[in-house]
Amino acid sequence: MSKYGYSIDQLMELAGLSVAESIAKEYPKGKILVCIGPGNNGGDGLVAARHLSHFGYQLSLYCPVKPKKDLYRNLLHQCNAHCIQEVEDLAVAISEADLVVDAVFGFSFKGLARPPFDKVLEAMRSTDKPIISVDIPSGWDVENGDANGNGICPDMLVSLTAPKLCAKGFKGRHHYLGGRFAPPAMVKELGIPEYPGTSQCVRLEKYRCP
Ligand SMILES: NC(=O)C1=CN([C@@H]2O[C@H](COP(=O)(O)OP(=O)(O)OC[C@H]3O[C@@H](n4cnc5c(N)ncnc54)[C@H](OP(=O)(O)O)[C@@H]3O)[C@@H](O)[C@H]2O)[C@@H](O)CC1
Ligand SMILES: [K+]
Repeated sequence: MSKYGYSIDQLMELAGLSVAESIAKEYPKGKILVCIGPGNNGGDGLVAARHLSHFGYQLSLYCPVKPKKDLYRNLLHQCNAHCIQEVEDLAVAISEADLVVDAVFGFSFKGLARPPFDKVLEAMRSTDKPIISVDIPSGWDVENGDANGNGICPDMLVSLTAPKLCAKGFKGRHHYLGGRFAPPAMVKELGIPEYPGTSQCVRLEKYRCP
């Protein structure tokens, strides 16, 4: 997207907002735990947490690794200012949550999850709480999907900009598209569906991939 002059902060804000709006369309108000990874997928999760708190959900964050980048630090600072609690015990936090947001890894994930994220994926795999994955179910390869069988199986997937090839393997109940920032040339090239009215997200009834 940088060729269109967008900054990562701009894209992340819209991406995270679209994740929050997608969740609000499908799940009633309750407790949401957001698991945050070390890259921009984690940044999307921090933005989504802040918007979800504005929407009236009760948020908590699990951030096992905290990058030193200004973007990440500022987003975490904003979540703290919104009284979003950080939790240390993942198992307890999952047991107390109604929903778990997977903002651990996105399209740059490769291979098998290294510690400490191996345990995070394991915990998300073994819960029966609904999981909402941001852009890519964590542990999946962007093109080959859950090739290793170590990825998670979300109830909702919010693809950003356009669904990635791996979305073909998504078996959950709700598939949304968010990140409403593609200019017309890109919309045409990728066959991005129309968003309704002022919405930041659109429900996909069947798989669409450029
Ligand atoms: N249009 C766009 O571009 C937009 C993109 N957006 C979002 O950005 C996401 C992509 O973000 P991203 O590129 O920062 O990568 P992401 O997947 O979050 O993780 C990278 C981190 O994971 C690590 N890591 C990798 N493999 C690992 C392993 N096996 N085990 C452990 N760690 C591993 C890797 O560490 P490294 O291997 O480099 O040391 C690095 O720290 C994208 O999916 C979408 O959500 C939106 O914000 C806005 C618009
Ligand atoms: K994810």
